[in-house]
Amino acid sequence: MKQISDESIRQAMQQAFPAADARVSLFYEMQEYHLGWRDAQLAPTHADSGKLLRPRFCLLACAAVGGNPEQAAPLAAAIQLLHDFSLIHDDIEDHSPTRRGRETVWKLWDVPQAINVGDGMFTLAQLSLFRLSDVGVEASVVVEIARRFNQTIIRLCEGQYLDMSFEQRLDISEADYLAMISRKTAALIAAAAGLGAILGNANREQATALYNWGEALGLAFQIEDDMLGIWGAEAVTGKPDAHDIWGRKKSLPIIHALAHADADDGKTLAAIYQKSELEASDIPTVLAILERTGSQGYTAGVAKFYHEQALAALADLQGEAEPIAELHGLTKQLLGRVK
Ligand SMILES: CC(C)=CCC/C(C)=C/COP(=O)(O)OP(=O)(O)O
Repeated sequence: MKQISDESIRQAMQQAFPAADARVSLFYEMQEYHLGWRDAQLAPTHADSGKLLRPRFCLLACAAVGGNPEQAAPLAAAIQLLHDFSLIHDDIEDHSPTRRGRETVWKLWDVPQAINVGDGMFTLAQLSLFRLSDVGVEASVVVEIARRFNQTIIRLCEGQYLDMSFEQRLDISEADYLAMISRKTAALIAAAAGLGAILGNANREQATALYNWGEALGLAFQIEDDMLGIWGAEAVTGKPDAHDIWGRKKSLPIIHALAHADADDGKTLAAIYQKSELEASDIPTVLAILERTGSQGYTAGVAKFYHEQALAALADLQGEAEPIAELHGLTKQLLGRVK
C-alpha cells in the first residue's frame, strides 16, 4: 500500500469545507488555524496539524482487510475532524492556553467563538462522512457507519463528563479511571480501526481484531498521554511543562500516588489537589511525591500492558501483510512516545 501522506489526509479534510462567502470567511479561517493550515494572522501555513494517527489507523485497517483506502478517505477525514472538534472544546473545558505549540482558538478569539468553531468542525465531520455516498459506498453501509460514528461521539462525551466530574473528587479508583479513558480516548481510536475495517468489507473476526487492537492501543495511548502531561517536555509536546499538574488532572500517576503515598505525602497531595489555584512551588512537591510512590514506573508498566494487548490483537488478524505490518510498526513506535 502506498504511503499515506499528511497532505492526502489534509486534502480529504479540505473536501468537507464548503465554498465560503466573504462574510463568513473568518469562521472557516479559525477552523483552519486550529488545523495548522493558517497562522494566527490567518495567512496560509503548514504548522503542526497533530500526528494524524486516527485517519492513518482507519485507512490502514481498511487496507488490512483488502478494502480500497481511497474509498475510505472521507471516513478518515471525518474521524480527524471529529478528533479536532473534540480538542477545540477540550481546550475550552480545560482552560488550556496552548495546543500543538500555539495559542488555542478560545485564547485568540474567546470562548463563545471557539464553541461555535468547534460546533462547525463537528458538523464538517458529519458532512465528510456523508461524502462516502459520493465515492460509491452503498447507502446502507453509510447509515451503519454514521450510526457507529455517532455512538462513538456519545462515548467520547461520556468520557469528557467523567473526566470533568473527577475534578471534584479524590476517591477515583483505577477502574473509574479506565472507564473514563476507554470513553474519552480509546473509543475513537477503536472506531477509527473498526469503521475502516467495516468499510473495507471485513469479516466479523477481522473487524473484531482491529477494534480490539484500537481499544487496547487507545488505552495505552491515553496512559502515555498522562505521563507526557506530567513529565513531557514542552518543546516536544507543544503543551506547557507539568500541564496536567497545573490542571489538577486525576490522571493515572496521581491516582496511583494518592493510593500509595504515606500519610504525610497523602495529606500534602490531597491538599494540593483541592486547591483552587496552584503555586509554582506545588509542582516540585507533587513531582517529589510521585517519585517516592514510584508512580511513573507503575504508570509506564500499565501502558506497556495495554500495548502488549494491542500487539496480541493484531497477531490474531488475518489479512493483507503490508498494511498489517504498518499497523504493527506504528503500535511499536507509539510505546514510550515523547509527543
Ligand atoms: C475527548 C478528548 C479531547 C480526548 C483527548 C485524547 C487525546 C489523547 C488527545 C491528543 O491526541 P493526539 O496526541 O493524537 O493529538 P494530535 O492530534 O495533536 O497528535
